[in-house]
Amino acid sequence: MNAANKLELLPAVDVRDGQAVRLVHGESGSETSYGDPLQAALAWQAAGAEWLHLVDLDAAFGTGDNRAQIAQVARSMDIKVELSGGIRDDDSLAAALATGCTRVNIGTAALEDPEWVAKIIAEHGDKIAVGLDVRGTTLRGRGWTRDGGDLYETLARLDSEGCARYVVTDINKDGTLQGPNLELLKNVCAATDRPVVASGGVSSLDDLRAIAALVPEGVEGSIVGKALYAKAFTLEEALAAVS
Ligand SMILES: O=C(O)c1ccccc1N[C@@H]1O[C@H](COP(=O)(O)O)[C@@H](O)[C@H]1O
Repeated sequence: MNAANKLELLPAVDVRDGQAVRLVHGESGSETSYGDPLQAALAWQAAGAEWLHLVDLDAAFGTGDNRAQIAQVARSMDIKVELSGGIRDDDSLAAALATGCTRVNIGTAALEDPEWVAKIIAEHGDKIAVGLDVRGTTLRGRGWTRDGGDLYETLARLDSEGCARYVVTDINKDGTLQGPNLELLKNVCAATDRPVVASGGVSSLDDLRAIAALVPEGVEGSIVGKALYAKAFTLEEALAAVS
């Protein structure tokens, strides 16, 4: 549980082909564009965000990368940054950490290269989070296009290796504004004593309040994407709702 016993909010800036976008179910081609990523990030910071969840979607999909632009955004922030997408080897990890981000979020590599992930967890401690991106209880990697094993088996393995934190995304909910998968969050919290960051489906302030009610069970934060861009509520309202 975090010190303030308060749900942290992480507004998301996902970058594809140089633009801030939102996807539906993480499907390539489902993008809605929201303009310049730096302007989006600065807007969330100005609205009071303490965290930014910053994703290089091209790197996650294997369609190139936005590394220089992502680094510029991360370096321009005064707030904490969680950096994600395409961090799969020493080179991409070094580039990510060199941006000064607070932590990185590892997806595919945790499924395909467990030895490397165990090594970086041992080296970097809580600067490493693992993204558990699931359909049902099956993990998905490589831009969420490939199955990557069982959620709870992988969680047990990562726990034993000392993973500090998990970012749990329900792909079926992501970008849909259909509400978070509270059952999944409760089940993951029951399976691990590490903090969990929720991702996927937030549509309303009541959704955020429902996630905040899981803080005592181990939910530490929530990523908010589509709902903010679609103006379902403002970030100021969201922060007030969970304070
Ligand atoms: O955030 C998305 O919408 C998304 C969609 C499709 C693939 C990935 C997506 N997001 C982030 O990318 C990392 C995984 O990247 P990698 O597998 O390590 O290269 C995942 O944790 C999400 O944060």
